[in-house]
Amino acid sequence: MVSIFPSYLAPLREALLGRAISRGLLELTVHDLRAWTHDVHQAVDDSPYGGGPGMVMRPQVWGDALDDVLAGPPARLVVPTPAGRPFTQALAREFSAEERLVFACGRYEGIDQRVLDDAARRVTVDEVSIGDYVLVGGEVAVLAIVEAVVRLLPGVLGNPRSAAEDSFSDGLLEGPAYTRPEVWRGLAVPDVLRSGNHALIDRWRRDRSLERTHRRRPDLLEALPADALDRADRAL
Ligand SMILES: NC(=O)c1ccno1
Repeated sequence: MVSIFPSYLAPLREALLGRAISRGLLELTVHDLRAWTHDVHQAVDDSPYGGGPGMVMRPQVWGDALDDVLAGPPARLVVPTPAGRPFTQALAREFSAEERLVFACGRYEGIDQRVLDDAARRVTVDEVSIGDYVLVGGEVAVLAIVEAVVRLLPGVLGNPRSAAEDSFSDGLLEGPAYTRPEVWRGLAVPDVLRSGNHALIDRWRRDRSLERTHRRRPDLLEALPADALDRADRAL
C-alpha cells in the first residue's frame, strides 16, 4: 500500500487481520509516498490543469513510487475512488485469488490520470468505489476492501462456512441471527431455531434472507441468475 498517511492503515495489523499476518497467511507492507519526493517540502500535489478547486497528486512522485512497488511478482493495482466501479463481494473474491495486490491511496482531488494510464501499460488497474459518497482519501476505502478480501483467504476465518454463507455469497442479504438467552427484554428467539429440525431451519433462514433482500435490496433479486430461486423460494 502507498499512502501519505501510513498510520491510517495501522488498523490492518489489529485483530483478525493482524493474526492472519502473524500466522503467515498474508504479508502487508505500507509505503509512505513522500519517500519518493526529492524537494525539501516533500510536495506530492499541485494545482489542476484547467483550473478548479483542490489539488491533484503529482505524476512524477506516484510514477516513481509505483515503478518500485509494482516491480517484482505480478500484481494488480487497486485505486479507491468515488469514480470507480462498485466494489462488490464478487470483486472481493476475485481479488482474494490474486497473488499480490498494490493499493494506491489518493488524496485531494485524486491522482493525475496519467499515473493510472502508465501503470495500465504493465498491470491490471482497478479503480473501485466502496459506495456513492466521497471520502477525504483512499485509506478508509482500502481498510474496507482489504478486510473484505482477506477474510476470504483460506484459514483466516475460524469456520470456512462463515464466508460461504454470509451476505451476498448467494446473491442475497443474510437474514437475522440470534443467540442466548431464549427471551431478552420480552423478545423471544423464533421457535424454529430451537427445533433441531435443520431442514426447517434452513428453509426458515432462506425465507428470511429472501424477505430481507426483497425489502432492502430488490436490485439484488433482479440480478440473480434465472435458476437461482427454486420453487419454494418462489412460493414465498
Ligand atoms: N467512495 C469511495 O470508494 C472513495 C474513495 C475515496 N473517496 O471515496
